[in-house]
Amino acid sequence: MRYISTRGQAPALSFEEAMLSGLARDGGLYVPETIPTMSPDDIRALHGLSYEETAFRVMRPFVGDGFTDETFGDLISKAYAGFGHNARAPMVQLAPGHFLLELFHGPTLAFKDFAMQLIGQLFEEALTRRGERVTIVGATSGDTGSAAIEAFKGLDAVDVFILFPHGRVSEVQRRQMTTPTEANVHALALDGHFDDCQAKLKDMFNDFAFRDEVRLAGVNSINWARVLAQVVYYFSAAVSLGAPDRKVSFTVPTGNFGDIFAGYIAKRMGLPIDRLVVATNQNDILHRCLSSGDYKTSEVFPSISPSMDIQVSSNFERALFDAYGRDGSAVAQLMDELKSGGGFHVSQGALQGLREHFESGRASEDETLATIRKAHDSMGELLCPHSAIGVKVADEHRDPATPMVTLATAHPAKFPDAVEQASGLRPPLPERMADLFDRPERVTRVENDLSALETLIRERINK
Ligand SMILES: Cc1ncc(COP(=O)(O)O)c(C=O)c1O
Ligand SMILES: N[C@@H](CCOP(=O)(O)O)C(=O)O
Repeated sequence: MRYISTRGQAPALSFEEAMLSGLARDGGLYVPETIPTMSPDDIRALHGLSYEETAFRVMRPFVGDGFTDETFGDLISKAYAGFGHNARAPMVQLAPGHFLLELFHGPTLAFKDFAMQLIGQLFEEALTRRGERVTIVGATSGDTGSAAIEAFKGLDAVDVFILFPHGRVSEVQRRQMTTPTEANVHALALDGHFDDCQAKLKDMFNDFAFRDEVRLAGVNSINWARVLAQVVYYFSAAVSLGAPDRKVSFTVPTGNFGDIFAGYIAKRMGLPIDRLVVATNQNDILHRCLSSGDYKTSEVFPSISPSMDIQVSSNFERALFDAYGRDGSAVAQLMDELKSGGGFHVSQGALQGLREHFESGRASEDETLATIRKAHDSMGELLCPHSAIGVKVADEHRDPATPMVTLATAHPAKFPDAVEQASGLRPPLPERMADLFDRPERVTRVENDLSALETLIRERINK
């Protein structure tokens, strides 16, 4: 299995090389050259398997021979051993035909743990075997950063630097990033918003001298391995609802488009997915684009669902690549227009291609709060604000003939203020992190300046 860049100019890489590189050297994102498929019988055979066994069968064809079957299976087992629920991704029924897929039972209480716990294991195995070390830099609106720090803290072959927008993450998210004591993790609070953090990260990847000097690696969903690990729970959920003999739809709270793109890959692999619904908050560039064809960035408005306060949605590039017939030069041109003019227009043919797979909707702040309140009062379910956006949009897109699964992307206790405002209840943190607010914090304030950031990273890794 080879991986090619969405901009068509970077060399094709193996799974392991693509995982360790993050962003392609032409600025694009790696995608598989071909998508392996699973037949209805292959999917039927997933019935009754554990999450780990399902993960092995779904991901194995993408991984190539860098990892043996035995090693890959062991790493999957280790990755999910620390989850707080035996099913790993359990489902609860919200209403007839509407299910909530709980993706928040991992160590940092958000769906990011599904991929991050696994790639922590994959990185460690690959780097030890190669005798290499890397510098991971990540950009976060709160959850990727905490999951990355949890997965990579204390590893010998890795330094991890996480850029988060100062004052724009929840207190639980911030403390999850700033309280670990391991010397190889560095929480950096940047003056700006998430898109600024992500732009600086991409600038570092495009500064080849710096990239090669520090051996830069990325664990945002620009890294294909992140997307791959997230494909698995679409299979586990759909199979438990009757796939391949029954179609299933999914609604996904969306920001950087990584999670829903994983659903699209599951569909391309043969999982009978009817609708994939993008649910956004008031930062609704994706909903506007799927409605009108215009991808136009605007101001990022802070919301009660801060993890989705995103305007430049990285993985949308992967969807555009397919919608433009895998024409890397067309994608490169759109991305140039985005950089120079703040937006682009999707051609009619490509928009039609996108709409064949994706529908969309948005929830305002008031609608999000009302949904949290309603889910609590009528169903006894406490939702985080991101998941509430999914539930609200799913309700508008449901078709009674097809089960709808809404992805619950974070635990309500990560966003207690919004949940309390809506429901009157302040959700407690799980016992294992009950002392989070007593631990000392360690964080560095940084300017939104590439050269200052690169200097800081160089100094820290050379200490
Ligand atoms: C809790 C939560 N929900 C939803 C999202 C959006 O996911 P994606 O960026 O993959 O679209 C994020 C951030 O990525 C998140 O942290
Ligand atoms: N919501 C994310 C933003 C980064 O997304 P990623 O999936 O590309 O890592 C976060 O919580 O950091």
